[in-house]
Amino acid sequence: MSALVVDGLKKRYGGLTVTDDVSITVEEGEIHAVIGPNGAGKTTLVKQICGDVAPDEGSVSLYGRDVTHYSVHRRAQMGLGRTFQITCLLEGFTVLENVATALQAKRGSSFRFFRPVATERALNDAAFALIARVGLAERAGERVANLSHGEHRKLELAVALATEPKVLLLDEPLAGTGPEEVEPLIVLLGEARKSVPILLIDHDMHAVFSLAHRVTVLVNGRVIATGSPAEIRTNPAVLEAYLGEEGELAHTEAAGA
Ligand SMILES: Nc1ncnc2c1ncn2[C@@H]1O[C@H](COP(=O)(O)OP(=O)(O)OP(=O)(O)O)[C@@H](O)[C@H]1O
Repeated sequence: MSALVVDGLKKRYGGLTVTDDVSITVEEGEIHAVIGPNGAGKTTLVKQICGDVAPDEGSVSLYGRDVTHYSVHRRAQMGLGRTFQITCLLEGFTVLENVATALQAKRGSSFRFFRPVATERALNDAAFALIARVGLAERAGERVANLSHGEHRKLELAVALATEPKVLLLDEPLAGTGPEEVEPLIVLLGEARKSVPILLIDHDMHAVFSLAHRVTVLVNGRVIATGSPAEIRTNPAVLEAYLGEEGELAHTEAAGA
């Protein structure tokens, strides 16, 4: 059974059809990337998958369950995790506190049988394990406001993983990161997909083509191609759509997966 099925999503704003019959699946163990030129409809697609925006037509299913009419909150409870294009971390709190808060929100009820001190220790241990997993162990006590862009992205991933998602939606997880921060994040995302399937939207073609098992290309709200990175890299319609905008498309590396 597919982890996520997006079937025929259509969204119009006035006379503009922003997503037009968009269908995508995400399977267990894979990273499926969605790319497209500016204004292609990627953000609107993400919003429909998360429940921020109601589609005019089509459906969204999580592990076989139709969630099209479920709220954002209910989808999250069912295992749709996400990171945001605009960061939503608690800036005044430490790295550890941010992850512990996310864990508590998810597991609150399962910790109620512990005594308070034990609860805190169990939470902090679990939070620290996640922080170590994303490579921020040495920054656990640092306030979020003092983190670099790359560290922010790692922490966002840890917070998303703390919700124990069954599918992870990553909307521009590399946005704003410096060149030296990109490679560790690519490694991290490659590791993360072993425990949770990922739908990845990003403008970084090197990251997309080195991480994704499949790539879907959106142009003017329509899917013009879905395939392996190698197929997409040589697809004439894709190359034409990107001509002059993303010259590096033809020079991206083969998927390392
Ligand atoms: N709420 C809205 N009302 C009207 N038009 C909208 C609305 N949201 C998006 N659009 C339009 O839909 C089109 C697609 O926008 P969207 O942000 O989904 O594209 P995108 O692929 O995410 O672009 P980018 O890569 O630049 O972030 C754009 O022309 C945008 O102006």
